[in-house]
Amino acid sequence: MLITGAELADGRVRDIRIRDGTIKRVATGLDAAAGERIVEARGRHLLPGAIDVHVHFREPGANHKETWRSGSESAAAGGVTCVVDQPNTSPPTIDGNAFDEKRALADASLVDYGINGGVTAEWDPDSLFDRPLFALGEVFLADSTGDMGIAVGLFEDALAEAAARDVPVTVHAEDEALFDSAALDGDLGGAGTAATADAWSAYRAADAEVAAVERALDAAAGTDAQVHIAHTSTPEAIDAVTEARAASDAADAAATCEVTPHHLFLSRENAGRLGTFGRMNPPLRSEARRSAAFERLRDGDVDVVATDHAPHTVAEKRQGLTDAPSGVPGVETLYPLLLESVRNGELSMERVRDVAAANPASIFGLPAKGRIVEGADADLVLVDLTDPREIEAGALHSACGWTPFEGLQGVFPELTVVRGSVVYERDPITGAESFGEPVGRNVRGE
Ligand SMILES: NC(=O)N[C@@H](CC(=O)O)C(=O)O
Ligand SMILES: [Zn+2]
Ligand SMILES: [Zn+2]
Repeated sequence: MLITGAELADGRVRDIRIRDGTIKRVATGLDAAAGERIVEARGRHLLPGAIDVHVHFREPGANHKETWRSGSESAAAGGVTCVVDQPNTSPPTIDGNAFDEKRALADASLVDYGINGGVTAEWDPDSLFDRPLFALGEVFLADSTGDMGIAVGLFEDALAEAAARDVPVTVHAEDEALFDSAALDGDLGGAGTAATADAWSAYRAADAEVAAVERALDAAAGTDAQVHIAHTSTPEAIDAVTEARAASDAADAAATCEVTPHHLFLSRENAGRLGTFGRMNPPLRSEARRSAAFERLRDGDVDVVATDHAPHTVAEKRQGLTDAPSGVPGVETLYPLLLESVRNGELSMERVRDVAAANPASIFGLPAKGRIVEGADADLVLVDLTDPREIEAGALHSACGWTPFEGLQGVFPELTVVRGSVVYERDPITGAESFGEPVGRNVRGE
């Protein structure tokens, strides 16, 4: 394939030749070879495929919410060419057998994937680390979907095990002891969307996140463990990670953080519209905290944007606030929302490239991914910044059937390529062969 006249994130206009799954040339004035497919990209931007290091594809155990097939179709349509699946499936991915079972199911994926290993009192580190784990985590310091919350002592054991094997640890950091249960007292409206998730935001208070992030960073300080804080939702927690990084002398074990699109583009002010659909962990924060988190994204303190794609069905989310499961989908709208911010002038294209692709690749040890350079994997996304569309659940590909971003504008991909193969072209390629392969520093030499 030859992509001609595409604008890269840094403003250079280049032709890109793809051969044998990799980027063969990045140059100007390339001519098509006989039989080569030409993609005329003048006026369009070409980005490295996004690497979403935080998705819940629900298989095995909850195929009615999402499967590897439906989740990866949604990823491909959103320009995500690599996903990392979390361990709170059923069974949970806490031992070698569960890993193997998930790995076989992930064969159906259209995009590349990493599989994380979970930590509970029942985990079996020896068999788990015997497999090509992408990372440990998300390690739950409080219960969330799947009830995998653990005590701090076990977290410290897990840090030591992971450091000894050079595997990063991703952390769901909330401190249950600081949740405000009084916020859930009284009439929450029962079933139906009259109840909003605003009470959930009051309950799982911002302080509970900040305290747990600080505790996780303290536990990792002075060890060789590489800690990545998942879905930070407050500017205070982002700042704690920035400070820990500045204080750390081991560059390779420096702490990093991710922020989700829902914490960047939605706040408690949207709770009324979202009803119980707006319940997730950590919850939506105040508009002031949302905009402060967005500033840190713009200014470079947020390392990664990852979605915490957590699909639940409409029927499940429609229950009363205390019964509706926590979590919102998002893998398909990650690039579209960030690119809309580029269109608005709120973010630079290079910043979006870095948080969606280049940084996750370097933090998690994927040297062949996240960059448009000769020799890299041809994981590419073509977008037209002049063609935003309204986000509508009906046009998305997740099996869950809804989106918290309904009605917002997004710049959706025209073409998504994984290692040189087209996995999405405006409309889904139904019946396409599964193509994803496992990634991660531990897959090498398998
Ligand atoms: N974020 C959520 O509210 N839910 C996630 C689990 C998690 O990431 O905590 C899920 O798996 O549903
Ligand atoms: Zn989580
Ligand atoms: Zn999660």
